[in-house]
Amino acid sequence: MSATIAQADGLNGNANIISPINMFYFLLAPALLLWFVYWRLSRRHMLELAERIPGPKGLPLLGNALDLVGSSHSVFRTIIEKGKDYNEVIKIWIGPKLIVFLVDPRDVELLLSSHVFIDKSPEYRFFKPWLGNGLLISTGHKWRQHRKLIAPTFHLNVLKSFIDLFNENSRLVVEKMHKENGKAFDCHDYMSECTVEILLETAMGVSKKTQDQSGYDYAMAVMKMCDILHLRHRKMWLYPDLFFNLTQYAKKQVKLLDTIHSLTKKVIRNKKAAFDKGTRGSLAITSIKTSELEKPKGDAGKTSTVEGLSFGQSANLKDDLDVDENDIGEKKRLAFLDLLLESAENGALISDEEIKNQVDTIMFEGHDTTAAGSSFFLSMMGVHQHIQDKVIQELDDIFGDSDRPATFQDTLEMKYLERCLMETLRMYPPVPIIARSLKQDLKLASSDLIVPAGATITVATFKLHRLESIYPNPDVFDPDNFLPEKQANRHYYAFVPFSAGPRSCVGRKYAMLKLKIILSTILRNFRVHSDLKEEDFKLQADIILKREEGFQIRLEPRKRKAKAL
Ligand code: HEM
Repeated sequence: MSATIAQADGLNGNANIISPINMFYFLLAPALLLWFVYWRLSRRHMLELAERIPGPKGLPLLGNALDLVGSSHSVFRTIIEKGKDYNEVIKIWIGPKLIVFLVDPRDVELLLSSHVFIDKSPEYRFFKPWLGNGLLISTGHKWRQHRKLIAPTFHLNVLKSFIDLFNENSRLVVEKMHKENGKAFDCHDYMSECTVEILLETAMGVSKKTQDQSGYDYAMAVMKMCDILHLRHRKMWLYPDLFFNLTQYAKKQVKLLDTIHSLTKKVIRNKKAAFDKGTRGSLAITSIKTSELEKPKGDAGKTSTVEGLSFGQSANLKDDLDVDENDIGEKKRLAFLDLLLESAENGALISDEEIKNQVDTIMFEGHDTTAAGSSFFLSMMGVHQHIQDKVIQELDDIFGDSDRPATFQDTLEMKYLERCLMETLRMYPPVPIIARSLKQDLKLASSDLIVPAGATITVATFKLHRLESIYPNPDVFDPDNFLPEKQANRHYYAFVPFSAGPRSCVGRKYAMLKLKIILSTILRNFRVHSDLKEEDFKLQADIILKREEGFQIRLEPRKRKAKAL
C-alpha cells in the first residue's frame, strides 16, 4: 500500500516523508496567493479613489512606466504632451506606484501650506548617503527642530553681510568669462563653479585664502555627485540599490562622498577647535562693510519685508524667513556653519553628524538650483534682445560707467532685472516638481476628488507656471507678468519656484540676492547673445530642470554709458 502512495506522489523511499524543499514549494504558492490577495485588498481604498482621478491610459501592470524610457529630453516632452489635456489634477501609475500631479493653485496651497503633509517621497532616499538626515529629506520632529534652528541663519541681515563676497565672486566669474569672447559656450559651467565657490565661503566659511586643493576637489566632487544623482533619477533600472551598487557609478559615488565628507568633517573639526580656543568663527568671513548691514531707505526697521524686493514669491506669501529684522543680534557676521556650531555650543540639540548633514544639504540645494536659474536667465537675455536692452538700461541708470560693486540698495533698484528673474523662474523653474509622500487621504479644493494615502503627490511647478488661465500667453517670456498689479490679482500659489509654506526653500532670499548681484555684474560687462531660439531648447528634467544641449550663449564685451544725471 505504502509503495503505491510513494509511486503516486513521485517520492522515493519513505512514502510519508516530503523533502523540505518540496514542502517549501508546496507552501510557497498559496502563501504568494494569500499575500497577493491581502495586498490587493489593502490597496482597494487606494485603487478606488485613484480610479476617479483623471490621467493618461497605461498598460496593465506597467502603467505609464514606458513613458519614462528614453532620453531625458524625450521623457520630458512626452510628459508635457500627455499632460496637455489635464488642467487640474493628473494621475499616472509607474507599475504599482501611484503618482498624482497637482496643477490647480488651490490644491497646491492645500498641500504646501499644510503642517501635516510634510513627508518627502521615497525617491529622496538617493540623497541619503550624501545628505544623511539633512533638512531636505528629514521629517517630523527632527525636521521641525532643525528648521527652527536653520531658518534664522538665512536672515536678511546675515545675507547682507555676504554682499562683498557675492561681488568679489561675480567679478571673478566675469574675468574668467572674458576668455570666451565671441565664442558659443555653456555658461552653466561658469555659474556652477561660481556658486560652489560662494557656498564654500558663505555656508562653510572656507574662504579662498584658506582654501587649499581640498576646496577645489570638494567643488568638483559636489558637481559630479549632482551628475550621478541626476543620472540615477533618469535611469529606472538604477533605482534599486542592488543594481546601482553593481555599477561604476556606485564606486564613483563612494570616492566622491569621501572627498565631500572629508572636507566637511575637517572644517567642522577646525572650527570646533577654534571655538574651544575662543577664536570663534576664525575661518569665517571677515571683510564686512558695515554699510551693507544698514537698513535700506524707507524701511521702518521693523520687519524684513523690504519694499521692492520680492525674494522669489508672491508678495503676500509669508514663511518663517519673514521674521523681525532686528531679531538677529550678533549672529550677522558668521557663515552658516559657524552659526550652527554656535547654537550647538549654546545648548541647541544638534550633534556634529547632524551639523555635517545640514552643511552638506545646503551645499547641494544651494548649488545646482542657482546654477540652473542663472543659466536660464542668461539664455533668456540672449534670446530676447529687446528685453536685455531694458535690463542694461536699468543697470546703466544705476551704475553709469562705474565699476563699483553693487550694494544692497542697488539690488532694490534692479526692479526690471528682478522681474526678468521671476519670469525666468516661472517659465524655467529649476525645481520642476516637488514631491511628497501622502500618509493620509487629501481631499482636493478644486474638485470632489480625494488623493489616497500611499500615493506620491507632487506639485507640477512647470505646468502650474504655464497655465493659460493664469498666465495669458504662458509660453511667451514676458517680465511684465510680475508687475505688482498683475501679481496682486493672481492666486499666491500660482508661482512657487521656491515651494512655499512650512517646507519652503530656506535659501530663497539668499538665492535672489546672490543672483541679482552675479547677473547684474555679468550684464554690466557683457551683452549676451544666443544662436538658438527658445523653441530650439531641449529641456530635460531630472531633479533640476536643464537644457540637454547645454546653456549655449555668446558674450560680447560692452561699453557702458555714463550715469544719467
Ligand atoms: C534659484 C535657486 C533655488 C531654487 C529654485 C530653490 C528651490 C527649492 C525648492 C522648490 C525647495 C523645496 C524642495 C522640495 O520640497 O522637494 C527647496 C528646498 C530647500 N532649499 Fe532651495 N532653491 C534654491 C536655492 C537654494 C539655496 C541657495 C539654498 C541654500 C543656500 C537652498 C536651500 C534649500 C534647503 C535647505 C531646502 C530644504 C528646506 C526644507 O525642507 O525645510 N536653496 N528649494
